[in-house]
Amino acid sequence: MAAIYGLCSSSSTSNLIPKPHSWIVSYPHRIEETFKSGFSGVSCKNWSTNGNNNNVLTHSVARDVSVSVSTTTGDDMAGKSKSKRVLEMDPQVLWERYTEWLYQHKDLGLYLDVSRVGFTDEFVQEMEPRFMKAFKAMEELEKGAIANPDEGRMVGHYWLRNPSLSPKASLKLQIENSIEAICAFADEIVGGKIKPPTASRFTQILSVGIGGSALGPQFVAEALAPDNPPLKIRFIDNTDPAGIDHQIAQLGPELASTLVIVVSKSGGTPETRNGLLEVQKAFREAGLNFSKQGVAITQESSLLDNTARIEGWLARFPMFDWVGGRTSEMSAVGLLAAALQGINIKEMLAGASLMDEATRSREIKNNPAALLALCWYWATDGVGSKDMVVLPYKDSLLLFSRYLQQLVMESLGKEFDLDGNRVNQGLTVYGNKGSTDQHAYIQQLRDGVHNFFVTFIEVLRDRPPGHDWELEPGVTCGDYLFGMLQGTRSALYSNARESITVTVQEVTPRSVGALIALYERAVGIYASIVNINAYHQPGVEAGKKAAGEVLALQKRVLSVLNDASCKDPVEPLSIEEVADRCHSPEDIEMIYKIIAHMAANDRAVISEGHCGSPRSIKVFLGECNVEDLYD
Ligand SMILES: O=P(O)(O)OC[C@H]1O[C@H](O)[C@H](O)[C@@H](O)[C@@H]1O
Repeated sequence: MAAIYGLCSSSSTSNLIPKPHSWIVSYPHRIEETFKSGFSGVSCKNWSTNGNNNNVLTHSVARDVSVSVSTTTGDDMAGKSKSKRVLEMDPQVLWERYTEWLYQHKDLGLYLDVSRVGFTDEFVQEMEPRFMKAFKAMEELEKGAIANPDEGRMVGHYWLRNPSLSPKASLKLQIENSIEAICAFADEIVGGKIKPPTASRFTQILSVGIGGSALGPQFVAEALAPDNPPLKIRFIDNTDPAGIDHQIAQLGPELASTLVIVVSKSGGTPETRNGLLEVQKAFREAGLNFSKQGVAITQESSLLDNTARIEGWLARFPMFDWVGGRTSEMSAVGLLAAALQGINIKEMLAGASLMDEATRSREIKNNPAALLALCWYWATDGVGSKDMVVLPYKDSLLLFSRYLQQLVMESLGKEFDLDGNRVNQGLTVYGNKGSTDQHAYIQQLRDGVHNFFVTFIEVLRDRPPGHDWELEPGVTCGDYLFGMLQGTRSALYSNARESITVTVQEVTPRSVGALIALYERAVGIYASIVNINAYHQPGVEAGKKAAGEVLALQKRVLSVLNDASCKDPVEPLSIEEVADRCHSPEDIEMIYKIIAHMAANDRAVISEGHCGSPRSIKVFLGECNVEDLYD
């Protein structure tokens, strides 16, 4: 059912003023400033008719807000009867709000500050039933319910750090065995007991995988690997030949001491398969025996698992059916690479487990994941109307936003809800790090289009004890970083840009484990609140299918060109002729692109015309295969 929400215009009267709340509107003049500079385009929903409270506010609001037309259903509007974007500016009231809402996890030394998100008490109350439902769904998920109904799967990443929660003893055993096997294997590799055939010990890891089979290990390596790890790690996470060549070239002679870890839950992802084939070729060319240096992490009996078994690879580790790629960091996917780099994986698991306990609380205020979900819903109207900019002020957390991008966007970006309604849900995530980004795009965040909220990640410990010094009286380098974060938070808020701040003491295996667990749970809770399946990714298949069709068409193009190129004399063809002979006139644009790509790679010869003028081209193959290999 389409609904049109409250109209706010300058001619409207005070019956459109938002309902006052206890902490709102202390300094009308400052609020007015805020509205002038920061609120154009804000949608007004369910404005209360209980007005007449603040004329200054009325006029400012009326000047800048716009009409919002929405097609959300009545149910979708639950929890949205809020006087939005009226942010408190009085420092004393803000301090009270800060202390009232500050979440602290004592054991983890983790804080969550949601005071700079403007949700109201009324909004929290309205959302309460949805959260209760979400908490219940989460309990059932942890008990082994089929929480991913489309794929008929359980969702068990929480069991990985507390195996005793597993719904079956056999699963508990599988998890425990796999952690034990990872630790034992890593010890033997690092200790030099397991050696490569032609080097004294393994010195490098080349991790081949994509998506959830790469992003967690990449984030954790960047965050936690020591300066001189026992094994250094590199990644091949694409089917870009130049990127693959670069990684292999960088390894140089150390290929002989490289442990290649191929990671793929399904065991059939094309990019990962291609990476493997390319690496195996490099091994052959270097006269090395790949199977003595190869490790597979995949589901039992997948194509990759069977290949590794048949070829007798060095080791195989399981990926479980009930762990999704984007929540697999605490499985062998993340743990093996981490252990080999000398990262304390038991601490990572302990941090995640502590956070899991905290995020089981049924009290929103006392549950950091629920607080995040609450803020996301508030900030984005529960429909992803604003982006989440993630800004860790710490270089080692650079890849956190990229990691979260998959976790959040692949989980929440869904066309349909669990009842089959088209909802086109999502929450866009981007960001790099502060203060670096202050010199790039924060100008727009402060002054430009208001389509985001920020999550700051603050790390209190600047550098290890005993290394600090004052680069000017009373001020360290880390004080500048701290000042930049606080300054940006204040500057954004003064222009009505909302932000969340997550604070940890240090970047340690424990805090990184906790951060991962915090966001995994927040995504799960949020998905429940907006009634979507967070654990499948049906949309990803469309691109894969289309890519397969392009490659099939390319084979037909090659076959047609081959026939013409085997003639004597060679018969160059126009794009139209190729399309006709492929019986695919409707694919002419793609055929042109295929030919241009082949010509750029010396696999087709343009004999006439040029690629900038597609109709002018005549093309043939440089070599003719008498036996047509392309059909
Ligand atoms: O681990 P794999 O089976 O190779 O999958 C790798 C990635 O590819 C897919 O397309 C999915 O969208 C991701 O969720 C997954 O992490």
